[in-house]
Amino acid sequence: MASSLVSKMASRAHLSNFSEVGRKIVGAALNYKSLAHDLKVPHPAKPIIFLKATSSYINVGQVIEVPKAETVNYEVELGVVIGKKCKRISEANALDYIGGYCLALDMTNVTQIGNAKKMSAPWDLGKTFDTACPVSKFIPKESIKNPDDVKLWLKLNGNVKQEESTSDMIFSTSQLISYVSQFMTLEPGDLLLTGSPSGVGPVRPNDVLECGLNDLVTMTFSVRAVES
Ligand SMILES: O=C([O-])CC(=O)C(=O)O
Ligand SMILES: [Mg+2]
Repeated sequence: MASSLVSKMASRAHLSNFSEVGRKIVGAALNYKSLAHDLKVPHPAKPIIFLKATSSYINVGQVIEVPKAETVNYEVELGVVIGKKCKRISEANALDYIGGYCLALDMTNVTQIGNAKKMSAPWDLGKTFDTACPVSKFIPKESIKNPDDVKLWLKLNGNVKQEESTSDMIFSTSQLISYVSQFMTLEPGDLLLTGSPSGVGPVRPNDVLECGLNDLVTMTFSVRAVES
């Protein structure tokens, strides 16, 4: 217990090399033209936003947990780390509030999301279970000139499943930051998950996920089953 608490604190500190531990994780859903095309759904008129708890962070060396009787999908995403407190900022100013980036996996329990949709209930159990937010090391802001032109890829057991540029996003990074800031104050260390491109799919116990962002970072996570 004590050691898992220590490792959780250590992993949260890892992302926050740059600042204090992030207060929240904000996700955008269905934000890629390629994914909307695959799912045969229209582009959303406004960003679709959800929250993940910071207890879902894991770092390289930790393992993604999948309940035995449920299905969990991988989603590779660009993570934007907020650098300065902001509220109701314009799209024109939004990039000024970025402190840096990370590569992230928005692990999603689609069994729980399916149940929630049937009951018109919130998505929380599908998005914010422990281990649902694997992240890379912090990437300094200067390393990425344009967050809307970043190449993401993901391999499942060595096979490429996702490969796309963030230029395929429906709402740009600045549109997402500005939109979210109309509703909630964004604070240093908060993480914005910008959505996942085409090719999302399920993981199974003992699978290995490897993903990368430009030539800046790669990360690998394995998967294990836990009791449902
Ligand atoms: O999991 C979902 O349903 C949608 C999502 O996060 C994404 O498109 O990135
Ligand atoms: Mg996602």
